[in-house]
Amino acid sequence: MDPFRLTSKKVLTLVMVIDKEQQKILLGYKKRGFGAHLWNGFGGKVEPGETPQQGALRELEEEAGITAKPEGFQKAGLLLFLFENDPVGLETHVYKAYSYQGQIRECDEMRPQWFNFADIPYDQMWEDDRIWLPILLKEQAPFFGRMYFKRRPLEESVPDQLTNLSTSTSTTSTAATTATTTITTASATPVVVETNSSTPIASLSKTMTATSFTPGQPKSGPFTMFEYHIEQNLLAPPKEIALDGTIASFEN
Ligand SMILES: Nc1ncnc2c1[nH]c(=O)n2[C@H]1C[C@H](O)[C@@H](COP(=O)(O)OP(=O)(O)OP(=O)(O)O)O1
Repeated sequence: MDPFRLTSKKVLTLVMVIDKEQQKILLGYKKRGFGAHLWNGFGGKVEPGETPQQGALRELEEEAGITAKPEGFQKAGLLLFLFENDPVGLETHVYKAYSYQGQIRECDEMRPQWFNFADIPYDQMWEDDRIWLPILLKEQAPFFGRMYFKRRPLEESVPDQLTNLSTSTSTTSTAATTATTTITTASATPVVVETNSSTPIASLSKTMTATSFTPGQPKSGPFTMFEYHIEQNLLAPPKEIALDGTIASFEN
């Protein structure tokens, strides 16, 4: 049976606060709970009766003390996190906030800090962030991603170097004229995904398989990402993910 088969999903949000002028991003150090000890954007579970956007704005206020201004608040993409032998996927709505009001402050869950784009601590973030965050920072059109996580063995031996990494890339674009992809996973260097297309819809699909891990890899709790799929340059942000892992609908 498919260990990544979903029967339900939880809806979550993630807000990346960006200072375009200074080329900085506000991240929060998560002090407790899921993803503890990693830097991440601000977000959490969408509550009953809330839209994802309302949930995102609420979580940003709770976790960073600030209110995103509507004119600078945009949906950047949609991500599905799948975990081996767990039938519940995490449908995560990702937003960009380019302006805000209020005073940034720490809370019991998150410690906010600004980072230069060049100094983003990818090695202390969820592993998937290095796939999609560069796309978001380049202000490219909306993206969609599926990230597959396996439970990390408790007593895993950690080799000095990445020894067994295989990568395969396939371009599934219907209309892309050119597409270039660089995948760098053996160091803390962010994965760079570039699609150079003259047409509005391009979909770049990649599969990565890692069978050993380096000390430099992120400390994303007991999980490690072993495969992902990303589509970018979408015409509109995806709104909902079907249980088969595909985009069910787009925002208007
Ligand atoms: N893999 C990955 N990459 C990037 N970001 C995330 C993940 N997995 C995730 O869950 N996340 C993000 C999505 C959310 O913003 C948070 C998790 O939210 P969580 O802390 O569980 O939700 P809250 O509602 O704040 O939790 P409680 O306060 O109820 O414990 O991480």
